[in-house]
Amino acid sequence: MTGAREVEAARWRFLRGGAATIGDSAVRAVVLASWERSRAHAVDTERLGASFVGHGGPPATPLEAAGAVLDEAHADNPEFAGSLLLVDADGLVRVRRDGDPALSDLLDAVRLVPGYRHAEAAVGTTAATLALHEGTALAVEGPEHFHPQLSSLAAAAAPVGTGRPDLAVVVVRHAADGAADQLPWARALARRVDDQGTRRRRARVLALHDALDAAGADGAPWAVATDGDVVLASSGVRRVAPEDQQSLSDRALAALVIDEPPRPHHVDLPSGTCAEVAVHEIRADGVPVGCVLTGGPAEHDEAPAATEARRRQGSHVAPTARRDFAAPLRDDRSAAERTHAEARVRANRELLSPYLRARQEVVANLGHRRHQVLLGETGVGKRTLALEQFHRLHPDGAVTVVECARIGDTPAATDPLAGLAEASPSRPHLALLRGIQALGPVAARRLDESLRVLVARTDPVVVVGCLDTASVDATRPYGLLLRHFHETVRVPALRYRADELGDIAQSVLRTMTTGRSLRLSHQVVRVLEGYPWPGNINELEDVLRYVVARKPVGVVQAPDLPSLCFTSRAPKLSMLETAQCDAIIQALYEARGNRYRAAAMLGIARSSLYRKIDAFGISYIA
Ligand SMILES: Nc1ncnc2c1ncn2[C@@H]1O[C@H](COP(=O)(O)OP(=O)(O)OP(=O)(O)O)[C@@H](O)[C@H]1O
Repeated sequence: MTGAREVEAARWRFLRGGAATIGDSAVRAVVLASWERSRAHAVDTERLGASFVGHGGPPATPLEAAGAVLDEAHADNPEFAGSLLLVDADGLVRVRRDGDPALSDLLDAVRLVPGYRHAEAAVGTTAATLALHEGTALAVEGPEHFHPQLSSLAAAAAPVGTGRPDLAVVVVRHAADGAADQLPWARALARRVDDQGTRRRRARVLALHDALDAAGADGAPWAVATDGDVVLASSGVRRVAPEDQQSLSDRALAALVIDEPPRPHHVDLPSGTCAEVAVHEIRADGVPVGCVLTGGPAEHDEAPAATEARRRQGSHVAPTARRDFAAPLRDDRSAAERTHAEARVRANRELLSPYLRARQEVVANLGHRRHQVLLGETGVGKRTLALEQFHRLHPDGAVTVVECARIGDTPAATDPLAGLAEASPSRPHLALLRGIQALGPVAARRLDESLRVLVARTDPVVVVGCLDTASVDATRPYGLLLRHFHETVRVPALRYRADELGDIAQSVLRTMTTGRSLRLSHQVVRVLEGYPWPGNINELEDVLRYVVARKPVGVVQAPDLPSLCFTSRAPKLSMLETAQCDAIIQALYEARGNRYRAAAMLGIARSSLYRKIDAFGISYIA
């Protein structure tokens, strides 16, 4: 190979004048092709463009298998003064194991750190991106790296698996030590990672089959086993109605994320069948790999006719006879009755989810370009709600977010809406004013001017102002702006969204633990539902950050929560919650305990009904 100095000189010539300025033999053709691609991507050679993007989704090869191979390699070769890495097809560093402290400092400095992306488009030529691009093992040494800051490294990379590999093993050393002689080792490690991955995948699928067989041997009419990727159903399940099969599979998949009680419990299937199911964990080599749902049709599909009592917190008395209130939902009724039933479903839905109602209002206002103020406690998700719904309505729309607290209150401060007021945009545009309560008098007057122009025009700009409930006082400077808004929508506090709390917490957790498996136990969701969340989602994020710092993977249990979550319980039911609770009891009663029909009558999802039944402590409906 050409000496390092010649390559370095060739790279500087290339950076100034392109491929035409260097001779054929100065650099290898694959490296030159990668330099060309890096140049086309306008890779910045002054600043290293590696950015932190989190830990990404799971690649096809299980990372725990790959990590174990690299640990073993270091343990078997204690004299090896280098680092071993796994880099995925996006250039994301997934795993790193170090053998030399000086080199690991260097790798930290150039951000070859798990969670950082070293794609060719960001940092130029590297061994990993080249090996994955070419589909073969390759080394990149010193100045062959396109980016000068990577010149002190030499790396040999080999793709894991064949076809379209999504992972590469990289052996990294100091540039002075070279890396070409490490290619056979990189290849051998890649083969071992691939073998381990295949072995673990096979073991997982075998464990699912074993669980299915065991359920059959125990006499369970239905069994569904899943690891999240593969769903296996027993012959009994394949004989039930397709929508019931789907519902059982969904339930098994959901149980991977939400704890289902292991004891048998009732579920209503879409066909109206009442079933009894239980969910158990599946382990392979002592590690949880999935779950199996077993069960069958419930012995008594209909609720026992003799039991008429219903109660909520001991206060409800049953009427003397059953009535078929669900009848208007059936097709053989008149159009007027159907309309009435639909109106009732709508009213129920609105009663049961103030958040859903707020969301519908926000969408309608955005759709009709009616400027609106979102009113709610700090951190309830006003900004997120407006942004999400605007992007759903207008995927190609543009957004200007104005942080009102940051606008200076001096005549010299710039008006963030001035540009929008001057130039009329051609595509939908959302102007989101966050925290309007923080505006000073001068800033409010300037925004008032821009808003006057914006709202008078017919172009597709829609304005949303976010106002903290605690600061509602129209005599403050923001009061001047209120005349520009057509609508006010109240975004309910998190404590009134108890039924969604588990989902919100799980979604926040997912963003915090990208790629890692961390979920909340059933019991933890119950504890979270019982806390009043005065700081709303912001506070929930703080609590989950605390949890993640102490428990990065696994299942979060109640003792992992901060004591604060246990100290203050949710207040007694509000009037709204009491009305919701009554509506549920009424619907369950009318549907004779069939939760599937009750959810349809209420116009909400069954999962939502289950959560509300738990959250309100509705203990028995017959
Ligand atoms: N549905 C949701 N699921 C998960 N996280 C959410 C959801 N809605 C909001 N969040 C998160 O909660 C936090 C607060 O949300 P957001 O900034 O939208 O609230 P806000 O009411 O506008 O806050 P503020 O009153 O401070 O202006 C953000 O980190 C956001 O990502």
